[in-house]
Amino acid sequence: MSEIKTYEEYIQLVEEIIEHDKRYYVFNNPVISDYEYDQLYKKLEKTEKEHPDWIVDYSPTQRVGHKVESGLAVKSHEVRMLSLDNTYSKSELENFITRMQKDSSRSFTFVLEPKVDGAAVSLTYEKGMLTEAVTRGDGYQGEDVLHNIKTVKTLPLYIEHKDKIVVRGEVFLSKDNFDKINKRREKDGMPLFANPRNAAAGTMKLLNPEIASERSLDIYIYALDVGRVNAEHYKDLQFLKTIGIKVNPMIEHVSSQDEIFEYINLIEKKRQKLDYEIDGVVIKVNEYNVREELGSTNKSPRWAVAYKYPAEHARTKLLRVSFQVGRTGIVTPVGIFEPVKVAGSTVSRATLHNEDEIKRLGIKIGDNVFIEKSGDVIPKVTSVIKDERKGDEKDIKFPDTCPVCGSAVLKDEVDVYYKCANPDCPARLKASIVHFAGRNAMDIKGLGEKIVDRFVDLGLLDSIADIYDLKSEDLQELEGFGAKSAENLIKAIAKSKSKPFSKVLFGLGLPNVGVRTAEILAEKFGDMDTMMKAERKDFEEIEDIGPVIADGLFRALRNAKITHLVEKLRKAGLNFTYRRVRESDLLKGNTFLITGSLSRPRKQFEELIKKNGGRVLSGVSSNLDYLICGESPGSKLDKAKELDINIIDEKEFMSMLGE
Ligand SMILES: NC(=O)c1ccc[n+]([C@@H]2O[C@H](COP(=O)([O-])OP(=O)(O)OC[C@H]3O[C@@H](n4cnc5c(N)ncnc54)[C@H](O)[C@@H]3O)[C@@H](O)[C@H]2O)c1
Ligand SMILES: [Zn+2]
Repeated sequence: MSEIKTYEEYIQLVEEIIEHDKRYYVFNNPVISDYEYDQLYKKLEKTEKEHPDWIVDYSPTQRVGHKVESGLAVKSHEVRMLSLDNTYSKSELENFITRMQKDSSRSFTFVLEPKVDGAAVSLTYEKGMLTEAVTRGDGYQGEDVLHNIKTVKTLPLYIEHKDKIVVRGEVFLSKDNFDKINKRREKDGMPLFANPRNAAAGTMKLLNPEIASERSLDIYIYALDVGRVNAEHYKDLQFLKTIGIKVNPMIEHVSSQDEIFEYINLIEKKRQKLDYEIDGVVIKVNEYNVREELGSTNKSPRWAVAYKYPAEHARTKLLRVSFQVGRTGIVTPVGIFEPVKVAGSTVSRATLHNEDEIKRLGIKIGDNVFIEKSGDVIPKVTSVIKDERKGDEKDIKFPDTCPVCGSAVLKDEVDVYYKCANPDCPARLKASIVHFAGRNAMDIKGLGEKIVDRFVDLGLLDSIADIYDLKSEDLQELEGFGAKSAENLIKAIAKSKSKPFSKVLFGLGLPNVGVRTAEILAEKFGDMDTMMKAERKDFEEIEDIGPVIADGLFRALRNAKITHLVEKLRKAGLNFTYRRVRESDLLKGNTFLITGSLSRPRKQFEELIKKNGGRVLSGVSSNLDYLICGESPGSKLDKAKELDINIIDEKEFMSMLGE
């Protein structure tokens, strides 16, 4: 899209950006790069400046983030959580700083902070206890993610500071962890996270804290919003450190523009060596009274700005294309390039997605191309250097036959995909067994890709259910398989039988059913039989499941292959019923007491507390951490109020358990 000339074009741009916002903030699955997004956004800002009378109140410039839609409990922010103005240009940054200086009546200093690429969260400590963790959401209200935040090992659940404080920080994943998560997702045939930020945001919003715990989220706190102890931001950060809260060690306090630019250059050099991803530097006014004077817009403070580092490009050559067959039989073209260094790592492979993408790029084998990689984002081909062609470049042709089983490859007209026509293609079987045994599903240690390959080729596994018929004696006869490793594998397989229904459901590999959807489905239907008997509309009613996904699920559950598989797995003793009660350490170290009537007998809640590591006290005392308050509470409530004990309702309590 070029220059915006009409109101219609303006509205179109607004809607385009809203669509990207939704993909980014709600589904954590953007389709364009941040750079491309920021260019569209700048165009919108420019248009609105030229035509202020056009501005609609739902324009992305008028609000932060996106409305909360995840199914987690919603909580309000005491201090609004804003976004940041950003720029990729040093001269624009200079202008921004000059404007701040002009608009304030006092002189001021700057705090410089790495812009860690993760997701923002607001944390509340009361009487030293971590009591709330809420995502940014739309700035006014966010999602309650305390259950996952409690898995962050570097975050104290308790501090030696009894006044209430609200701090804000960035939850992130290390580069290593991000890579691991995506490698696993690739193996499981799940869509990859585009960047560490989307992965961190997605992880924070999971219902089940076990997965978050496995992914090892980390956090840096960068603001003290309530309960300030100094008149300056930098001093407050130092204070937070003294009470055990993790603040980024690279944050600096400076007073001149030169120092700002030095810092930007310095951090750019350090960037690749850091074990987490950053996408820029945040420049903030240090003195709170100057911040107040400068104020903020609907969307971002006027006293802070982010300078963003541009994505890195590199030139390379497409050597050949290999075709991979996944769990659903879809044949995916993967470009093999001359190895090239970009954004700190060597790139030699990048997915070309599908035929449409190949057409869009006009790419041929032998072409010189530019690939883009911004930090840990999956590399992608951005353009083809067509005027360097010599004439011997070759068109990319999808194979007529499956590279694995030799069956015909057919084009699916609806989905622009090529698929191996053989429903029993060993590539599909192998990929689905690997998925089933994967970490997020049945987590069978020792049943990885290599072993599955071998077992399928040897005829030991003909279907997922055959896993449960494997015998130690059969395995011991295999080359390189000692008695010990055979025993271990058999044990791991037996152990997997106790995995909850949602994991089994995810393992089945139903179309579009990721970890999260599996949890939602398990909870909603309660057991497999009810789900298999459900109507199309029952699926459509579920939030996050559109009519297309609903239809796919409905049909898959009537597929004889799936019903047979479920029968066999049921015989093997797998779980096909949802159990609400989970056992965990989530409440460890916390004490509770109940007053008033709750939705279920008090006994059940007391059991829940104990099962999850908490303790039930016999009366209100200063040792009490939480009073769970139901309908028509007794005198305990008054006493708890007197002692300033945390009073929560049933819903808040359940959300502590990740429900
Ligand atoms: N690719 C897409 O489709 C798409 C869609 C929407 C948004 N986006 C990206 O997201 C951006 C907008 O997101 P945003 O509103 O979160 O803004 P932002 O990411 O540009 O800046 C604000 C955020 O920076 C983070 N941050 C990290 N370190 C910080 C620090 N030291 N101090 C303060 N904040 C710090 C916080 O999470 C804060 O919420 C866009 O500019 C674009 O790059 C991309
Ligand atoms: Zn095949």
